[in-house]
Amino acid sequence: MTAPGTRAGTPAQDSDDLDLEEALALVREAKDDRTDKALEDPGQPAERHRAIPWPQARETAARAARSRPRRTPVSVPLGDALGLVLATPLDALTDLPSFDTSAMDGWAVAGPGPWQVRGEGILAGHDQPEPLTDGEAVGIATGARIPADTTAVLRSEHGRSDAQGRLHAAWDLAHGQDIRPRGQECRNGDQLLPVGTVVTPAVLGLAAAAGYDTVTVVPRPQAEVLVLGDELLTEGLPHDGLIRDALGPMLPPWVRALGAEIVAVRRIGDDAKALHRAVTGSAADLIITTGGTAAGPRDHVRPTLDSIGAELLVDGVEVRPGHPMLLARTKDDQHLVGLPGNPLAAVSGLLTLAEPLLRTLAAHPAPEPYALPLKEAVQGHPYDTRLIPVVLRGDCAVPLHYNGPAMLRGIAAADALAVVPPGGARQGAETELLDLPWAAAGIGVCFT
Ligand SMILES: Nc1nc2c(c(=O)[nH]1)N[C@H]1C(S)=C(S)[C@@H](COP(=O)(O)OP(=O)(O)OC[C@H]3O[C@@H](n4cnc5c(N)ncnc54)[C@H](O)[C@@H]3O)O[C@H]1N2
Ligand code: MOO
Repeated sequence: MTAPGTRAGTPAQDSDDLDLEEALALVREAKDDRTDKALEDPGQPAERHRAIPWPQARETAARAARSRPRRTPVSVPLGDALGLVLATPLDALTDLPSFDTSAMDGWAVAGPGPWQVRGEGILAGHDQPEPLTDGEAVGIATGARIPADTTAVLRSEHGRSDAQGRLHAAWDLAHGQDIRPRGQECRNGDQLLPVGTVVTPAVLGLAAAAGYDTVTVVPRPQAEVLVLGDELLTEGLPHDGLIRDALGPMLPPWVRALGAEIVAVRRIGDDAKALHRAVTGSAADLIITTGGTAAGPRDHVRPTLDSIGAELLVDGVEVRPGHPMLLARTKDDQHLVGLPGNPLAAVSGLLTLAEPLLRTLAAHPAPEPYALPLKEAVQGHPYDTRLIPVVLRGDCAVPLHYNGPAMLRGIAAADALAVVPPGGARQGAETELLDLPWAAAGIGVCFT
């Protein structure tokens, strides 16, 4: 799965490989942090002090979604329900099967053979056939209704006709053989699936079989993406200090894969007033901003949240990349996740804050945590968690290069992100993994 040139698991060799630069940056930052912490430097950005550990940030995001007013369940056509969660139990609206059914192509027979075969056979979808009399057989298709007084179905490959046209069985038939009796799978009113079940393709099939045209589900959360930055181009090559917007194309499908509907993607530039208007005018459950989270002259996200009286729930996270990420409650029923502008830092923010929030809003169960041994050691940050793109090979996670905050080359080839705890992880260490939504399910499955 590794793209050519990504060099999973090979040691850094080229001068253009920035892992070394990254590592040095981590050491430098760690030293600075230690100094700052020891001296309680009043000049240190306050954000560092407010940053919370990565696991706590994820829990805070999930809790934030739980504490908002309950979202009213909605009834949606089956075709729109994939990936949503049942808000009422799926109770059978009919017996299944709803009539005694032939499980095989062959003959419905009554009593012991040989049998006299009735002229016209019975096909699936036909009305109730005439009852059989003892010693009589009738041709029958798989799925067709069983005539009254049938004792068994004889498969076509097990019957033969004699010179008089009578039907014989190759061996004894058990009573009821190859008949699916009405209600074998469920009776009308039986609970088939409980509240909280995720609607999969199989659930859609079951719901249809059980008589449903619509299902009652937790509504899909609505998200709006605001892309900040005057330096961003939407087409062509970078030029004159301008760069291509990588997040505008990346975030909407990723957010959809996390179970939300994207109601708008707006390009705001570095315009504080436009950001204010966009945030106050949005009715989405979740606003996601990109860029502008740091403390630069054009970083408008925190000042804007301040000006509208939003409550900052997460104000920096002890994670690399992505530490300036934030989560705010903008209204009773609305949150805002501020993703850093560096593209891999934005992915980190998406998975740290937006994923648990959207998952909880959608009532999706938390994925079972899982871990694999690392194929190679990963240098850690002394205090912060690191998220490192990896490919999964056999029973190992192979760390990828090009994992700097501004780079997407590693994540674009990755199957998962490894959660490297503060201090790092040695070769072979069992390391928690965050799956990427398309790695397991396939791109067509998750982006419907
Ligand atoms: N003095 C400090 N400066 C910075 C700190 C810090 O602690 N002190 N943190 C750095 C870290 S870490 C990050 S991450 C970034 C976060 O920056 P912002 O969220 O304010 O984002 P911007 O400044 O707008 O952009 C950062 C970087 O990313 C590029 N960018 C932005 N949007 C996009 C996009 N849609 N597609 C592609 N690239 C994008 C932007 O051009 C910048 O290069 O702050 C550091 N600074
Ligand atoms: O290190 Mo920043 O949070 O990721 O670019």
